[in-house]
Amino acid sequence: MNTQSLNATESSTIILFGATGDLARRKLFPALFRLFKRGILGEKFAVLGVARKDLSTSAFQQLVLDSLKEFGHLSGSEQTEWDKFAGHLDYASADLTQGSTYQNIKERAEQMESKFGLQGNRIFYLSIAPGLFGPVTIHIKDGELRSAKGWNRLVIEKPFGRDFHSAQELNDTISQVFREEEIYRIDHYLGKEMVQNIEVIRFANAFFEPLWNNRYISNVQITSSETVGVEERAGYYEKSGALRDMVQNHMLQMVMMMAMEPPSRLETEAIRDEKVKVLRSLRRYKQEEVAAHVVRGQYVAGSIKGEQVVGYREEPSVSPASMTETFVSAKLFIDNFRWAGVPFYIRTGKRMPVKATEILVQFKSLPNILYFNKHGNLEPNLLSIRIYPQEGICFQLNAKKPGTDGILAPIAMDFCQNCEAGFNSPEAYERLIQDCLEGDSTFFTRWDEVSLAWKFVDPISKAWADEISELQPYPAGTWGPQQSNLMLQQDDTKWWPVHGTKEEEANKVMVY
Ligand SMILES: NC(=O)C1=CN([C@@H]2O[C@H](COP(=O)(O)OP(=O)(O)OC[C@H]3O[C@@H](n4cnc5c(N)ncnc54)[C@H](OP(=O)(O)O)[C@@H]3O)[C@@H](O)[C@H]2O)C=CC1
Ligand SMILES: O=C1O[C@H](COP(=O)(O)O)[C@@H](O)[C@H](O)[C@H]1O
Repeated sequence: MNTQSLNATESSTIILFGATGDLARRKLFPALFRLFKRGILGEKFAVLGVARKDLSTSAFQQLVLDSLKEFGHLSGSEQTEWDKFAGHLDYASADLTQGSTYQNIKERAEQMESKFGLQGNRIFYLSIAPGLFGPVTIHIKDGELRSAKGWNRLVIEKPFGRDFHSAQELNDTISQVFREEEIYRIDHYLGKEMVQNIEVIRFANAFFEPLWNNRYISNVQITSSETVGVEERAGYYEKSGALRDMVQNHMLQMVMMMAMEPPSRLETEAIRDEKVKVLRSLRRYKQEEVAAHVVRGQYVAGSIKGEQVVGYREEPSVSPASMTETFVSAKLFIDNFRWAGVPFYIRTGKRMPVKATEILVQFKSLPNILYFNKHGNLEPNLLSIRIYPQEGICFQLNAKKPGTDGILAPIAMDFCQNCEAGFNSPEAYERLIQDCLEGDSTFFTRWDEVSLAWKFVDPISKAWADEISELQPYPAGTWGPQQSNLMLQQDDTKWWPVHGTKEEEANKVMVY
């Protein structure tokens, strides 16, 4: 949350399109219930679920209750809270491709507004297939669902297009109905506690900001790894792949947060302006440059935590000749004054050894003159920003190994904020829905961010479609193809181990 926009939550009606879907059940209902328990939703709100399934209000309430139980957000002692929350839920069955259905949605929303004495503020949350984003928005206009009495906000899920042109088309469509400041494009990574903390770590600490540039930083490494495979999402993933699914949005958002200049004020547009400038300076690769800077991989059979798993091409609904990448690593350059010459390495993939998201900053080493470790080197200082599963920061320094003469050992200053029992930071969706209720769009993506991100990604996907660079296999349970490691070795560095992995253990032994 932007600290200068602590607006109170106003009463509102959330019209949730796609209310019987996976995202609604796994993330959105738990987030809404937690906001209710925390008093953020207050007493004056209504949630109108919309989907095709023919459900009564009570059957819909049961669906929400089941999802809270299934995803572990309801304990026995919360029955009273649930009963109160359930009273605010209603459901309208509708085929959203049919314009005639919107009159019913409108009437149901009005009924709830009158029942709860709401002011007519409306959030239209599109948790539906991306192909429906545009048509449904136009129906919202034609069906006069926009409130004339209060504010209107459109929350739109990812993916926002599949390339620059389709994203622009979608944006042109939704802009016929909602102004840019009414549009909340979700990138759930921006709702993560430690992603939001990057700004604070950087701009509220005197010992980081002066060093945060190409004079002192050697490189930045951003990893987002998953152990899961494609699961039941092959239909979507086959058309998307890791580049569109993770790089165009989440990975580039983390790059922006790490690289942006300090905003003039902690205000939404000032922050977004600085993020956009990073994308403007992000070097775009020509097709022939892609192979040298971007590695694409696809998992083959292997083992995850001792369990054998099949390769991507053997997964249900995946083509046996699929060329979809399940792993991407890349070397990015931000050609501006602060970052010239500093590589930002990113990597993301499915079926990797651990589920983790972490950003590591490797500082330049001091002259190797006075002090060495037992291998004759001076270890670089490292700063890790741990986003998942631990939330915290860790700083690696060199210190004298106790009891030895002049031998150095790295020591770690480790702060973990979610290691304390009972600490429970809000989940990304909870935080983002709260921000939307409060009218704070700082941690949502503005159109120019989305469009520039596609402009970076499009030549890469084009090069891959033209098979200019190879798709490299990697066994499930590994850190991706060898080419990913070679890319860093050529630059005299390596992927530093992610926290909690066996590589980290091994690294410690080696260092000492
Ligand atoms: N699931 C996830 O983890 C994530 C999803 N997203 C995005 O969120 C959105 C929703 O995803 P997800 O929940 O997984 O998708 P699902 O396929 O599980 O759900 C789609 C929802 O849309 C409804 N729907 C489909 N067609 C119509 C129609 N013609 N009229 C009315 N309702 C319709 C379905 O209801 P019914 O079947 O009853 O018609 C269902 O409620 C997508 O844009 C996805 O990319 C983003 C990040 C993660
Ligand atoms: O947006 C997406 O993100 C998830 C990973 O999110 P995380 O919060 O669990 O790190 C990824 O699994 C999915 O493919 C992608 O669509």
